Amino acid sequence: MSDNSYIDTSYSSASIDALCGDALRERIAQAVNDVREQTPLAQSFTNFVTINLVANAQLAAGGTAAMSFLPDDIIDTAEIAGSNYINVGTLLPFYKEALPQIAYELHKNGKTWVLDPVAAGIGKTRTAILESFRMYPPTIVRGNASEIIALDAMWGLATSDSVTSGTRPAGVEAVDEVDAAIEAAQRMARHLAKHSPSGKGAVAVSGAVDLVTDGEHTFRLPGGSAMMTKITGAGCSLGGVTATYLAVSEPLVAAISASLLYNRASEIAEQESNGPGSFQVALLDALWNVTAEQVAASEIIED
Ligand SMILES: Nc1ncnc2c1ncn2[C@@H]1O[C@H](COP(=O)(O)OP(=O)(O)O)[C@@H](O)[C@H]1O
Ligand SMILES: Cc1ncsc1CCOP(=O)(O)O
Ligand SMILES: [Mg+2]
Repeated sequence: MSDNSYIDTSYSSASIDALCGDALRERIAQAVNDVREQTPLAQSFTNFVTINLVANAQLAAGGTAAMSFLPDDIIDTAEIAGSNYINVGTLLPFYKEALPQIAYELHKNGKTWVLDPVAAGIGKTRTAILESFRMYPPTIVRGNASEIIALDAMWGLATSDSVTSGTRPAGVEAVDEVDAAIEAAQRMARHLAKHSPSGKGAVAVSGAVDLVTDGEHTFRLPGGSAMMTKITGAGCSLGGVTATYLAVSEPLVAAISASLLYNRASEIAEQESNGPGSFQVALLDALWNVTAEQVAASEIIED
């Protein structure tokens, strides 16, 4: 870790264009501290496998959680939530109508939300739901490389000579490297920004070295722990915590801050655990204990 003397907790209103080096690190530290001080609510419509880890991770990061699957309940809760999270990991038949309606209402009401396009490319129902988000898109998409490549193709964002091809539909695990998804992620971030009420969006691609982009700036975030692939819900809970950060900061800063928090916390968890069970418990403890200075001092490589 480098020295932390750059940390200035006063709010910086600098735009991302003016952000580099220490200015970005200040915003990251600010986001980590703001979540802990403001305990923002990020509401989730998420899968049944990992719902408990998502809520616990949001609490451990300093936010609060509320899970719901009913459109009118979600639209009402969005009025008191700082941001929202939709994860399409496990689908039920009614989701095909409910999720497009929720995305439309969030868009109409100017609400921010994070999408985790789990298993994008698998199944007609999931494809129909994800395609419906093209016109009313999230503020941030967070997924593994294969999911970002599949969603980019589904939304038809590439020109004919710039198509990114994935290896095959990937289930919930990635079968592509993060680097294979760079152009898809950049295109997608520009699409999100174009449709976002604030004109800002971001895409986070997770893997051994995470990548975050707003379509103009692209950052690689190394580190973390390979043990993250040995528990279910590392990606889903990162999506939930990204929504928690989105409640207090702009999309690019939120996506970078959440990914860095996860990388630092998972490194600590690996040291303190003895296998997947204790790793998951240690990860929650580390999300709680890692300092804003540790997160902000992380290695950040701008492309
Ligand atoms: N090989 C790895 N080394 C370090 N961290 C990893 C590795 N694979 C995944 N991660 C981390 O695990 C978390 C979830 O990412 P990932 O496994 O790509 O998502 P998903 O579970 O959605 O496929 C992220 O914080 C990511 O940085
Ligand atoms: C195993 C599984 N099946 C449907 S959703 C899901 C959880 C995926 O979690 P993550 O993408 O965070 O590993
Ligand atoms: Mg996932």
